Amino acid sequence: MADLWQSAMDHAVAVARKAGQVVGKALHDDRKVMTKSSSVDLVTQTDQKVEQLIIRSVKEKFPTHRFIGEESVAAGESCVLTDEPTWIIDPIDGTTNFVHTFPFVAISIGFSVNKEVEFGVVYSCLEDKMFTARRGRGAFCNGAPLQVSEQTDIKQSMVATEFGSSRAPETVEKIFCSLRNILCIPVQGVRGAGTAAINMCLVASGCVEVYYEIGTHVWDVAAGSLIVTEAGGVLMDVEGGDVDLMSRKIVAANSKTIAERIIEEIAAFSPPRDDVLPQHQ
Ligand SMILES: O=P([O-])([O-])O[C@@H]1[C@@H](O)[C@H](O)[C@@H](O)[C@H](O)[C@@H]1O
Ligand SMILES: [Mg+2]
Ligand SMILES: [Mg+2]
Repeated sequence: MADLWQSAMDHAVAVARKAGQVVGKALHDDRKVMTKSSSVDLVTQTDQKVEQLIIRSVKEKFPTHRFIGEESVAAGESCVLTDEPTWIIDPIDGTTNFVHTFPFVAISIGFSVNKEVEFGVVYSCLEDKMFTARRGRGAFCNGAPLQVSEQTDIKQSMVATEFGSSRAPETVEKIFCSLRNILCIPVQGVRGAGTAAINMCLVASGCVEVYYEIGTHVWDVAAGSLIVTEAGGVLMDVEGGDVDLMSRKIVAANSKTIAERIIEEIAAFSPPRDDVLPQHQ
């Protein structure tokens, strides 16, 4: 049977690497920082330039494909996932890191058909780590196979999460309530790379047992979601049950046991879904 999507994935890897070079060159140059949903939700000209580079390059090769891009959605384009082949793009995942030259910045490209992620590419460009996964064919970092941690004890686990870009008091309270509950299990550590995509790749790599966050967007997690599951991990909603990549809530873990243990401690809330409200709200 013809492998329909290999050429698309090869293109995604090539354009992610090219985008990573643009990001690396701009790291100390791009000082025009703008804001979106809040004063701490940053975007730069490099985010916008990289997204346009990726979309233009893909359109040349796959003119009928659709796109969900973070900065296109911020500019008013729709964020509705159809059955059509769709590229789900975060041109810079970790923009705040990029602005502060904190060295974890990724280009994240997920590819969905019939609302299922067929491949995911996350390029941690300052580390030169290319994380890839094809559905049913495993997950890799620079070609080396990835496998989640075998740790079953939450008290011997490392947890990743982020504070997100909302500073609304009620949201901050929920975030810290979850953090306090989880710290006091106790877990051995809590970390955040500053980018959902790299946090998910750390789960896939076995460095972190579980990552959770409320407030992510589909472009943050689409590619990483497949990298986690193809490395043997699981995805769940923060209240249990199946993950919905448009819901802005995610738990990515090495096992259902660890995921469910963390879910017990999360003070859940539901931000507006990606596919309901314009992203600037
Ligand atoms: O905006 P961006 O750097 O592409 O993506 C970031 C996410 O990767 C992160 O998980 C979240 O906590 C940040 O608020 C921000 O949304
Ligand atoms: Mg992002
Ligand atoms: Mg981004």
